[in-house]
Amino acid sequence: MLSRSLTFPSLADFWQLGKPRVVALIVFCAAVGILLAAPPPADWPRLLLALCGIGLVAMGAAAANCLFERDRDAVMRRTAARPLVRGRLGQFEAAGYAAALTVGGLWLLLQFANPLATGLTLATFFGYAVVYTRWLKPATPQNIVIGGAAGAMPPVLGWAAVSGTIPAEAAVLFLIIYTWTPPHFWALALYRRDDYARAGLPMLPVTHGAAFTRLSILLYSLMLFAVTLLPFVIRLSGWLYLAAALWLNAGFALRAWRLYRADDAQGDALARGLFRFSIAYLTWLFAALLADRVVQWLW
Ligand code: HEM
Ligand SMILES: CC(C)=CCC/C(C)=C/CC/C(C)=C/COP(=O)(O)OP(=O)(O)O
Repeated sequence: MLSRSLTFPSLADFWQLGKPRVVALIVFCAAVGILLAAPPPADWPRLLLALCGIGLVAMGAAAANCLFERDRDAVMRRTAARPLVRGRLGQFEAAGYAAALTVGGLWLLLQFANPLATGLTLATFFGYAVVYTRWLKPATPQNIVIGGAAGAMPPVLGWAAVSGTIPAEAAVLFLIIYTWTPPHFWALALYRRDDYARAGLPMLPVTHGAAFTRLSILLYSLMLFAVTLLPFVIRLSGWLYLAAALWLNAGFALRAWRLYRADDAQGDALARGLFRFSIAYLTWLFAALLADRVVQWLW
């Protein structure tokens, strides 16, 4: 009886299963997609419910990822405390939770958005939880380059929820997150490469070494610099966004350059710094897209 109550899942365990901090940024990027697509006045309650739908499916996808990866998570220090690994949640509870979130989120999208947004969100779920997690991740060091397409979808989903279309502007936002994802992940994979090697996962630093990964990060950061200028080039955004993008990109490129030039001893600390910065970078870049648009509205 005592051990049953000790292993009874808490709300915090379910919450953690859905990777709330990652999903928070995903939801923010989707919200920016919605706000750029929907000049006021708009049907805000409907759009808020559609955004909740995207967030629920994202949490469902994260929970499914934890379920599929529980054996790998058990041998990696970073993930060894996850609820499924510790036995605080059972497989059936996790599967039921992932399914409920996903079905609930898709229902919200169907009710309050449209079939395109619903279908794309389902495809994104499948892309992350199955194609990336089950097929690509254990198979190739390019897992993140291909699987990153799922993570880059949130602004497209937001845009589609508003307009039922995917215009070039939405594709540009996709391209930004798509180009950002490999350096975001490789920075973490660099200082956690022992974890990935132990789990038998072919991440770039494990298969091609730290120096090649540092070079890849630098090249992607330069591509990211170019891609993030596109919103200004296609007149989706104005000078405020451009100034913020230049500033943030200078920070990213400088960190990537320092990491590239570092030796293995300094490399891990710089990689950790770049990983943390990558999250702030994407947050502020999307905040700048929004701020720029609000200024245009008020003008
Ligand atoms: C398939 C693409 C992606 C991969 C492989 C990836 C990989 C990772 C990994 C391994 C972590 C560490 C997680 C942890 O410590 O529990 C992480 C953290 C994070 N990622 Fe990503 N990521 C991807 C896409 C994204 C996207 C699209 C976003 C947001 C738009 C994002 C935002 C974050 C945030 C905010 C964190 C920090 C979480 C925390 O502090 O607990 N990631 N990512
Ligand atoms: C419907 C929708 C918008 C879905 C979004 C898809 C999604 C949740 C993307 C987030 C990517 C993510 C958490 C990667 C973590 O990498 P990992 O799984 O390799 O990391 P781990 O080792 O920490 O599990």
